[in-house]
Amino acid sequence: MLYVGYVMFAVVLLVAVIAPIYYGDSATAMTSTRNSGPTGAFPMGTDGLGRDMLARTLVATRVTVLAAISATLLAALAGISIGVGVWLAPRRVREASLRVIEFWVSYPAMLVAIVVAAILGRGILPAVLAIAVANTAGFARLTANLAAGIASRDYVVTARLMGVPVGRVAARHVVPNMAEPLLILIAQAFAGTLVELAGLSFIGLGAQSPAFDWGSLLNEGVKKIYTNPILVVAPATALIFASMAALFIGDGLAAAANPRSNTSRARMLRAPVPAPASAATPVHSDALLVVDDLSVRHNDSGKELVSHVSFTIDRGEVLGIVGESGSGKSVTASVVAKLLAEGLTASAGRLSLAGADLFDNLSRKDLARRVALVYQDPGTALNPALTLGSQLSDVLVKVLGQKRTEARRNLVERFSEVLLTDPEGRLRQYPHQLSGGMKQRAMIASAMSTNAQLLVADEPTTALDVTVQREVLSLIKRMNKEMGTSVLFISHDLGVVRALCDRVLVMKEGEIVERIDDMAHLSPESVKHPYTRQLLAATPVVHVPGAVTAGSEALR
Ligand SMILES: Nc1ncnc2c1ncn2[C@@H]1O[C@H](COP(=O)(O)OP(=O)(O)OP(=O)(O)O)[C@@H](O)[C@H]1O
Repeated sequence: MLYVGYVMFAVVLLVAVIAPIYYGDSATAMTSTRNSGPTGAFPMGTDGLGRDMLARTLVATRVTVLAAISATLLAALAGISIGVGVWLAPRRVREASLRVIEFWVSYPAMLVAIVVAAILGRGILPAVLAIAVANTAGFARLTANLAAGIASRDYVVTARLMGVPVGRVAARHVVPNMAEPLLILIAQAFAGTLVELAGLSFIGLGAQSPAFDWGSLLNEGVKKIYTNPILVVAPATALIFASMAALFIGDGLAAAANPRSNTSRARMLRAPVPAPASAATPVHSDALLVVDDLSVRHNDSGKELVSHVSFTIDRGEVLGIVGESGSGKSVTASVVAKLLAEGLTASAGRLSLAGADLFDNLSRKDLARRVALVYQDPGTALNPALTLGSQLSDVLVKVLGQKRTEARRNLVERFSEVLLTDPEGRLRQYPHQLSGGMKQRAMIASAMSTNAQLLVADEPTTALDVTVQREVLSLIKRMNKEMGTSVLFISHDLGVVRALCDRVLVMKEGEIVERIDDMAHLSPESVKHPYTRQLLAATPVVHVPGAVTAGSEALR
C-alpha cells in the first residue's frame, strides 16, 4: 500500500511540475466550443468560456497540491510546537493549555476553517491559513498526548535534571521519539487538507478567478451538473486520486511502523505421525497435561524455536522448566495456555489439558477453568487504567459467569489468602498504588480465584527483590499444596526451581537436554548434560517456606 501511495503521489507531483509548462496556455485559452461534452479534442469537455477542462484540471494540480502541502506543514509545525511546549511548560500552564486544545479540537476542522477564512477574506492564501489554523489543534493534541508519555521517561527527566535547555530536550529527546505517529498523521492530514481546500473553493472562499484550483473547477462544474455532467469528472477524479495517494501513504506508514501488522495468524497443527523422539520419552496419558512431540516454527524465517519437546504434568505436580534466555521456555508455555504469538506455528502429536484436546476450539470458559497464568512482570500484566477489583473480577464475571458482587467477594477471600492487607480496600486501588510484590500477590490471588487446574507461572519472581521472591514462591507452593493446583514453573534460575519443583526439564536451543526427576539428590554429579552442570555450579540455593528441597532443610 505504501509503495502504491508513493507511486500515485509521484504522479501527482509530476503533473504539478510539468502540466503548467505544457498545458498552461490551453488551460486559459478561450475557444468557440463552449459548454461542450466529451469530444476528441476536449475529452473532459469545455466550460462556459470554451476552456479545456482536462488542461485546466492538470494545470490546477500545482496550485492545489502546493496549497495543501503548505497548509499541512503549517498546521504540523504549529501543532507540534504547541503540543511539545505544553508538556515542557509548568503544570498549571500545561493543564490550562490542554483544556484549550481540547476545546479547539471539539469543533469540526471544516467549520473552523470556514469561520477563519470568512474573517481573513477570499483567496488561496487566506484559505491555506484558515485550514492550517483548523488542523493545528489535531496535531497539538496528538503531540501533547505522545509527549505526555515521553516527557516522564528517564532519559528526558535526566536531561532536564542536568540542565539541558528545554528547547534542546524537545528537539533531541521528545520529537524524534514521536516521529512515526506524526508522519502518519501528516500524511492523513494532507488528504483531509485537500478536501478542505476544495471545500473552501467550492463555497467561493478559496481560489478566486482568474486563479483556479480543483475546488473552484468543481464549483463551476457542479453548476452545470444536469446539463453537462462531464465537467465535474476531471477535478473530482484528481481530488480523489491525490487524496487516495496520501491515505495509502498514511496507512502504509502506519502498517510499516507496526511490525506485527504483516504477521500471519498463530496456528496449531496436529502432527500426523509422532516423531521417534517422543517414543524415547513416553508420556503417560492420564496426566493432567500431556505435551507430546511439540515443535514451534517461525512462519517467516522457517526457524524452529522449539524442537520435539515432550513432557507431562501430573495432578498436583510442580514441573519446572529452566534454560538460558531464548531457549524456548515461554514459547512452550504459550502453547499450553493457547496463547501462541502471531507468526508462529505449533505442531504436536498430542496436546491435552485436563481431558480436553488443546487442538479443539475450547471455549474461553473451559480454558479459564483449566489454566491460569502469572507473568514475569506484574507491572505490565495489570491494566494501569483500571482498579484491581474491576479488572480481576472481569474474568470471573465474563468467563465464569459469576455475579459481580460474588466475584468481588471471591477476590477479597483470595487477597486475604495471599496476605494482602486491607483486601477490600485493595479492590478499589489502581496497580500503581501497589508495590511490585503486592501486584504479583494480586496476580496469584486472581489465578487462584478461577480454581484452575494448572498454573503457568512464567518467571514470576524475576522482577522482584529476593525477600519478595521468597514470599511469592511460597504462595505458589501453598496454592499447589492446599488447592492441588499443578504448576508449570518457568525460570532461568535453577536455584529457585529446585526449591519449588518436583521435577525439572532443562531446555537449551529449543530442545529438552536434561530431565531431572530426582530433586532430592540433585548435584553436579547426578546430572548428565554439561549445561545443567554449569547451571548448578552457578546457582545459589534458595529456600522456600513449605517446600522440602535438595541441599536445604525445610523452611518454617
Ligand atoms: N513472536 C515471536 N516471533 C518470532 N520469534 C519469537 C517470538 N517469540 C519468541 N521468539 C523466539 O523464540 C525463541 C524462544 O523464545 P522464548 O521467549 O521462549 O525464550 P525464553 O526461554 O522464555 O527466554 P527468556 O528466559 O529470555 O524469557 C527466541 O529465539 C525468540 O527470539
